[in-house]
Amino acid sequence: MNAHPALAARQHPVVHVSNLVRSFGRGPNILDGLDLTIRTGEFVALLGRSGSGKSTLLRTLAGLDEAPAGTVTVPAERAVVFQEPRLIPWKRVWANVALGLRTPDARERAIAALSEVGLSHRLEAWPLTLSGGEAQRAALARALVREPKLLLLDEPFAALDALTRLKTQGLVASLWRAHRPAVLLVTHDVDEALLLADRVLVLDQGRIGFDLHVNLERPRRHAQPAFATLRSRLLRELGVEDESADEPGEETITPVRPRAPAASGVRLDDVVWAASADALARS
Ligand SMILES: Nc1ncnc2c1ncn2[C@@H]1O[C@H](COP(=O)(O)OP(=O)(O)OP(=O)(O)O)[C@@H](O)[C@H]1O
Repeated sequence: MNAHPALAARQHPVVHVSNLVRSFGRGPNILDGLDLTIRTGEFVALLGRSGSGKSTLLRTLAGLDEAPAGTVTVPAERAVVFQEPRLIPWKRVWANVALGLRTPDARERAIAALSEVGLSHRLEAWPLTLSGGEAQRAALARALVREPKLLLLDEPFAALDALTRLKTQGLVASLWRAHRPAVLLVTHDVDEALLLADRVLVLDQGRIGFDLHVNLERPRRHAQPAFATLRSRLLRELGVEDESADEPGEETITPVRPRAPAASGVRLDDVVWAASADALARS
């Protein structure tokens, strides 16, 4: 008997990178024989020390950077959201989202995407009149409208204030649940990675040095002991002491192996909102 089509689709690799090597000029290899597979619909977070090559990898997958050596297979339908929204200031918000769409219904598609991110009331606004959070939601709409199979997020929450960051994380989680692109999220935030992703990778010395399947119950909360254990484990991988945590118990650490994403019933936006409640209660 064949596997359920949805399950089979999710097991299919949407990104396949083999032996990727990247250096700049005569400098050392930033990416040095990197291998990576991301499956359809999988939400993957990428951590690593500053300068470890996270953005270089993301830019390579986005097609914004050449890959001098190695094999990179990515879908044509991919979109990137950066830390800053990168909206064109002389085009209205809807026109920014519709930019590059070649179909006659481009405006309608842009309006629908803006509605999904809660910006129906700002369609005709100029980008410079948007708040930081609104502008980043417009950037998400611009990515979403392309119906990407791969969504590349390069620290998309980093420039937002704490509360807007939590809300925007919740939005990304619900968009992911609704559209199911594969996601690669570059972040410095271990908690964000553990709240959102089903796999957390650590980039180290040009390769994926650590690959953690996050098998925490949902909704996830910072206060969960297992959450703290995984946080400590990741911080150790990153070479950072976690002074807030007790010594982790090895029994709750997941074996590090690539695998398919969690079942489709998972409500990641609930996860993030639970986290928001945690964070607000602590603030
Ligand atoms: N265009 C470039 N020319 C020269 N060096 C570059 C270029 N782009 C990146 N680098 C270098 O490659 C290394 C990796 O940079 P990258 O931005 O990928 O790291 P990162 O892990 O994303 O860092 P951060 O977390 O600080 O954003 C750094 O040493 C950086 O200076």
